[in-house]
Amino acid sequence: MKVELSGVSVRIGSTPIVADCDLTVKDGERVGLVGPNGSGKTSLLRTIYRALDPFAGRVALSGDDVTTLGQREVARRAALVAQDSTPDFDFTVEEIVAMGRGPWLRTFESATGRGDAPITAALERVRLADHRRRRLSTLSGGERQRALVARALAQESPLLLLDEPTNHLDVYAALELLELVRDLGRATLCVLHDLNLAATYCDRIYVLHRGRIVADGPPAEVLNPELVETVFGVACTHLTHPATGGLLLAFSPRQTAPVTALGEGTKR
Ligand SMILES: Nc1ncnc2c1ncn2[C@@H]1O[C@H](COP(=O)(O)OP(=O)(O)OP(=O)(O)O)[C@@H](O)[C@H]1O
Repeated sequence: MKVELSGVSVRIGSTPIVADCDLTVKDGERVGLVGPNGSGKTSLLRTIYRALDPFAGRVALSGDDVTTLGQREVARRAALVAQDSTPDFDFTVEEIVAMGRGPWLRTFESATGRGDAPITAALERVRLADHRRRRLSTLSGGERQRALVARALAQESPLLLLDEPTNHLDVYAALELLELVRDLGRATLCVLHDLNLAATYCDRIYVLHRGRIVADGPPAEVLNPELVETVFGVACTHLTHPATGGLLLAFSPRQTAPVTALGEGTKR
């Protein structure tokens, strides 16, 4: 098991954010985490890489309680592509990807000086080898996101955490990125807003609603019209994709907005 959350609750100050969540990602599994804005997806993800300590429950990374692991060891076991994770400084692609080697280096050791095989391999994997000396600011949104995935790959961790990796990407770049992630074959936990992308690219999906996991299983089962309506407040119809034969969700508006956050009142 690459990650196992048991009874995890998160509070920020005295505000409950997520409650009593159980979640696992096994070897080679691509798991989606979906839920409305503010339902607690990012907060739950943050407990896995120790950016946030649970108020209750346990997070195990490759079998060990994360609270017993130092930050470097956590980074050897889990790599993150965060939401809006473009750095403020305008590094080159190669420099960005080299940062992924940090958890494996001794103090003051240079990632590129030690031999850059993992960096080159990561760049080739995301097809950015020809762009390694380009500044991040000169890349397209899709290329930039692939560079950040390359940084996570250079980290050589068995678990990949992705927080809305297709944000700001056009449909081609979004599909390209998720296909790349699928081809990696690595244990992956991915927060996604697009339910059709989640249905296409995930083996299993967890649905977070008002801070609680309300469903878990194969996409077609979990994303049933009743659940989608309850959680997301839209009417949903299941269709069959005419080209792929896969599940296609069609949405239409509903009258009342759903409740999203744990402890929230009746309005979004
Ligand atoms: N540092 C913080 N201080 C106060 N409240 C916070 C903090 N971080 C998150 N929250 C609150 O916790 C709730 C869950 O936020 P979180 O970002 O985990 O949700 P999310 O499902 O990832 O949302 P989105 O889909 O919009 O990214 C929200 O109501 C948010 O305002």
